[in-house]
Amino acid sequence: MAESLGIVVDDFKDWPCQFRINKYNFTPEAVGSTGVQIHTDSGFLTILQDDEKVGGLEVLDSSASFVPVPPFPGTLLVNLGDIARVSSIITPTKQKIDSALTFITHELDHAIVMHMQVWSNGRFCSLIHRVQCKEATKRFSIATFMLAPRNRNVEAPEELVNKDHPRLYRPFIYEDYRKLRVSNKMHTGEALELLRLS
Ligand SMILES: O=C(O)CCC(=O)C(=O)O
Ligand SMILES: [Fe+2]
Repeated sequence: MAESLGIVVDDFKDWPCQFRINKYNFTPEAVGSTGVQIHTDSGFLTILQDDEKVGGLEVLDSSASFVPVPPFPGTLLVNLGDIARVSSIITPTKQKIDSALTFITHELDHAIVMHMQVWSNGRFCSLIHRVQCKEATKRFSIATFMLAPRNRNVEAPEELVNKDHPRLYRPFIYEDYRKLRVSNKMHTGEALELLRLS
């Protein structure tokens, strides 16, 4: 993604990843309710190995409707979180986005890239999603979250800031951003507005 935006210096070596296995014990009473509340992932990028048999993941499309992502064995899902929005503050051309997505799909065999919001407003954007309980059974998903730089500010690289594309967000420490999301109960990226430069 960085290469497709013309960035060659950032090696992402100090960007930690977090690995998590989600286990849902869906009871008969839970059917129809929400298993994971509506949220965006707070980090940069998530690679998800979703349950191959039990559905439930839903993503918000550009018309604000939730669209189910049915089980798709042998497939990894990749979605962008809030940090992707901050780091790539330029308005990339469709071609640039295309090449970023092609890059990801080439790197990951059998990857689906969930990117409705990228297309909808012309810049990288985090994806709003949730997990609904569809049936009384166990459901597993395995997620790797690429978060944000450790011990330094999250900020758009200089290459992406210029007269036509002024810096949109004040530099911040990722952990502070996480706390801001939690303390304000802002789970879908709204907390970024609190960090927006006027
Ligand atoms: O279990 C899933 O399908 C998605 C889980 C998720 O959105 C998350 O862990 O952030
Ligand atoms: Fe998520």
